[in-house]
Amino acid sequence: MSNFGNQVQFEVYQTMTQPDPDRLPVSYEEWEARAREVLEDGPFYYVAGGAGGEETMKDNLQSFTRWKIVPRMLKNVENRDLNVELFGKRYDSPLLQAPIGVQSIIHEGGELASARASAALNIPYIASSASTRTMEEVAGVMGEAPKWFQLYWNKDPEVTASFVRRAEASGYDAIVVTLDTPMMAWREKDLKNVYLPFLIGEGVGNYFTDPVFRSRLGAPPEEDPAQAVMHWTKTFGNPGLTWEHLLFLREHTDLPILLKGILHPDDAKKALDFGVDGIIVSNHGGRQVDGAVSSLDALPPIVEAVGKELPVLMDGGIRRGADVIKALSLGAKAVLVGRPCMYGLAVAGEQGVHEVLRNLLADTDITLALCGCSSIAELNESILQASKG
Ligand SMILES: Cc1cc2nc3c(=O)[nH]c(=O)nc-3n(C[C@H](O)[C@H](O)[C@H](O)COP(=O)(O)O)c2cc1C
Ligand SMILES: CCCCCCC(=O)C(=O)O
Repeated sequence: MSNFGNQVQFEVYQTMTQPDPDRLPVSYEEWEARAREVLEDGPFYYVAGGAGGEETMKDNLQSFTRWKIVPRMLKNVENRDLNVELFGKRYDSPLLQAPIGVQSIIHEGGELASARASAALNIPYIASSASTRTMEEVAGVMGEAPKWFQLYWNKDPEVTASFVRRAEASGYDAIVVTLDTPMMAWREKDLKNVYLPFLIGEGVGNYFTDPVFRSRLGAPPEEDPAQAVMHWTKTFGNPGLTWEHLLFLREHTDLPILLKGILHPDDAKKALDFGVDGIIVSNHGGRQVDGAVSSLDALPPIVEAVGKELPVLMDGGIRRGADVIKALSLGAKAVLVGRPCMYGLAVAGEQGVHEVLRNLLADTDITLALCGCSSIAELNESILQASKG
């Protein structure tokens, strides 16, 4: 990985020698603007939008500006390595693709395109329960590359257990249980656009192929899709979940279990008590509780509460290398990237996701070096200063 950042920089500069109107964007803002051009209102705002007045979604970005980096000099940063260890396994970098459902509404390549882009860079892909393509299809295009499975806990425990069995059988390395979405939040943009992809049969691939889910239907989804969608809407989310339900999951898998959506340090401590293996500090990209604390602001107290015992990851607002460096310096072991990958997917399919992730890796590598560090392990709060402004 040494000097990876500068090699990518050079490649990008080289494309400028031939004027090309189709040249891929570089900045997050430009990717988003190009995605806006290619997507209809419904899908674009489904991705770009948040809950309520989108206060939390905006604050996820703003909170990064409240920390300033204070770089160190003369530290010999010629040879660098971005690798991190999670659950006894080495990963090439501290980046993962966040679980994102219904990618078929963004690009025909959908989840398979995103998974292939991840695999090419050896960046773990977290396959969403709410994917249009099945977890088996996703695993099938990823080979030995790292992959995690994100679980939406179904009201039917046998469906939940079946998803976990399938994830294990397909070679996923960890189970990420998302806790913050037992129901869809009040998302004003989707309500205005009257847009809910699941009702038109997107994002239900894992369910419609699941033997237990199918056994609950009067007729197979291929014969009566409306009835299958109706059953899905009734069973998808489980607002009745409690901490004790995690014991059921533990009985069904030996894979590392991470809880996604933790924002309170007391919940982080409970996660520890209930024997989970890791947590992901997240507010779902500002898509669930509007007014919730930003992910970056939630991170330090959670690291303080459980960081010595449990790996704490985070997502929400990671857009540039400096964001990655700030989150890791505040104690995150790794970060998940959400919307930037989806804008890459919208603009240029697999190539777009690859470009977004490769550039973010390069930016992270360069920023790490310019801060005076050669490895992720060297990052800590000593290179940060809380903004006075
Ligand atoms: C279109 C879209 C779909 C999402 N689907 C899921 C999902 O299926 N499961 C999940 O745990 N999180 C889902 N998320 C949340 C992301 O995993 C992640 O928490 C969030 O996007 C991170 O914020 P960022 O977009 O600012 O990077 C989704 C986010 C978006 C934008
Ligand atoms: C009924 C809620 C489905 C949400 C699945 C996708 C998702 O997590 C999102 O944020 O959108």
